Amino acid sequence: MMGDFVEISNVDLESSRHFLKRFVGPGKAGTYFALDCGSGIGRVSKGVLLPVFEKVEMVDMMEHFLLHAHEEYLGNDADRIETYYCFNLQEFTPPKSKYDVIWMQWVACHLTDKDLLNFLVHCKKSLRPNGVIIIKDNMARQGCKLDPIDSSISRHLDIMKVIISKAGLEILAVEKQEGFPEIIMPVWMIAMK
Ligand SMILES: C[S@@+](CC[C@H](N)C(=O)[O-])C[C@H]1O[C@@H](n2cnc3c(N)ncnc32)[C@H](O)[C@@H]1O
Repeated sequence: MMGDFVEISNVDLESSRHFLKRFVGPGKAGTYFALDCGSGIGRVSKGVLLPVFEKVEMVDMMEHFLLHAHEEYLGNDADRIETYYCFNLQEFTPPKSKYDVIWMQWVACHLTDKDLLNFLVHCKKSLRPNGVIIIKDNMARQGCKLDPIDSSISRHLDIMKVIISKAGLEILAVEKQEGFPEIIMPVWMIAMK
């Protein structure tokens, strides 16, 4: 089971690094500062963001995940985490004009439509010039699907696109995660500005 997760995680991180490359670099988003939303222990920070950005900040509602990231998981890379924010995204307003990239992975599914929309509005204001927001999440094959175990909600890609557009954001690219087992709900990456 754990082996399966490690394998899925590696495939996931590799695709994320590849997707991110399309939006950073000369004439695109800078490589100074990224925000990892719903960061958990920092799997995405470590595998995707810290190799690219000089500084990263993490926000998660679970203090023990952030402590574990700082004290153990990130190792020496923890020196480049400027701030660990222990907040619910519903109550977190990211600082204005600060980030080149804001990454939200497997956390949009924990927010209601209204909270997600509000958070995206704040994120837009929090971007530096040419900055992008990337959402990577499970997307239902049809409509919306509630997971009774963790109360997460998976939305069809079209529903996600409506929320993004209502938040005043423009979609730059959409890409399906390849290489996951068929049994898993489809995962999509959406870049927006
Ligand atoms: C499935 S994990 C994903 C972790 C990480 N993004 C990754 O891809 O490895 C979901 C994370 O989102 C956090 N989370 C869930 N709801 C949240 C909320 N409303 N505000 C902030 N963090 C939240 C959880 O504590 C957990 O760390």
